[in-house]
Amino acid sequence: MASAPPSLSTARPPTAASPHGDRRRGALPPLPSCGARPPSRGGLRALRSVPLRRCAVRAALSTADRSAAPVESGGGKELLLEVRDLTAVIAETGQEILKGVDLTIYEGEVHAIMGKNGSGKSTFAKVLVGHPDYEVTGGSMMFKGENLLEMEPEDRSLAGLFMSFQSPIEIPGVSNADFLNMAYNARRRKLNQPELSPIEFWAYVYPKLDLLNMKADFLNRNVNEGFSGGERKRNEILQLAVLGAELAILDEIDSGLDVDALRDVAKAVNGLLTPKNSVLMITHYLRLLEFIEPRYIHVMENGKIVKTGDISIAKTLEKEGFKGVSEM
Ligand SMILES: Nc1ncnc2c1ncn2[C@@H]1O[C@H](COP(=O)(O)OP(=O)(O)OP(=O)(O)O)[C@@H](O)[C@H]1O
Repeated sequence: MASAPPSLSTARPPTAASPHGDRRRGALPPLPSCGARPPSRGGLRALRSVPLRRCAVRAALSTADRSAAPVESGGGKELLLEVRDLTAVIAETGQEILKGVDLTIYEGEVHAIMGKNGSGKSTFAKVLVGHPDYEVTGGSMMFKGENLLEMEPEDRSLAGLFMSFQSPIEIPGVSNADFLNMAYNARRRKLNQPELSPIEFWAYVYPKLDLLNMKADFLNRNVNEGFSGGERKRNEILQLAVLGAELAILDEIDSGLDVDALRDVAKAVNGLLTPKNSVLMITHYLRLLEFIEPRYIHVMENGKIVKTGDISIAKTLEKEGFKGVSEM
């Protein structure tokens, strides 16, 4: 059962973007300091980066040739994410990984990014949610009209950006229920909604377990501790179901899932889709895209999105490999 939320003056809750848990029962976990910033490269004063590895993070139209006509989108819908000419380096080495990414996502849209190993897909996702391993060196990224570059990772999460990681981390000593309850209440506070008591939270989360075919004892286990690969992936989607993000970035949620688990996870994600929220999936396989049908598929190559189209891109890729869709 989740513990009562302690005073916020002494501790901050974990969020989907910052899943740190306090090892003390009954107390909210203090987040590691995420404040220090390295000198920015390229003199971009507005850019923020969070250099501490411990501060683990949780949070289109794209063409290589910006003169090419973008795919029509929007149709009166709100713009959710707008990324323009985004460049980013590995903070430690300065190696450039993102080399001018453009992506536009409107509310209610499902997008997928495909691309060769090492092309920069996960880096892009992690940069969006503010991962400390990377430093943005140019371009812009706006989420619901707010400048993501000026927001700490936990603020991005509270604003409605969610990322499921390829390898979700364990949080020893923090139960799933406590973690989810605290993260959810943090989001409710952000939305000016009253917090849920542990009992109210239990009633809220219980039906979501069903959605994912998860047993209730998952809530009492420590976050991801001893979970199989597939269980971790389900648990990530449970977090998403609880937190209800406006933009969910799902990095290879299909990897390591057996066919039933994939169906459960896809069903849950589809069940969460509304005309107001969006999904950005990263995947190598058509199989996932047949379950969660994207409106747009983007191909990333060498740190930028080089092609955007519909599901036929994934079909070509499956049949012909990357030579069939490569622009280089
Ligand atoms: N923290 C890091 N330290 C060193 N190299 C990194 C780091 N993050 C990314 N890279 C390198 O950046 C490149 C892009 O990595 P990324 O994980 O974004 O690729 P990807 O397209 O997601 O690949 P995959 O399909 O294999 O998951 C790779 O060459 C990777 O080794």
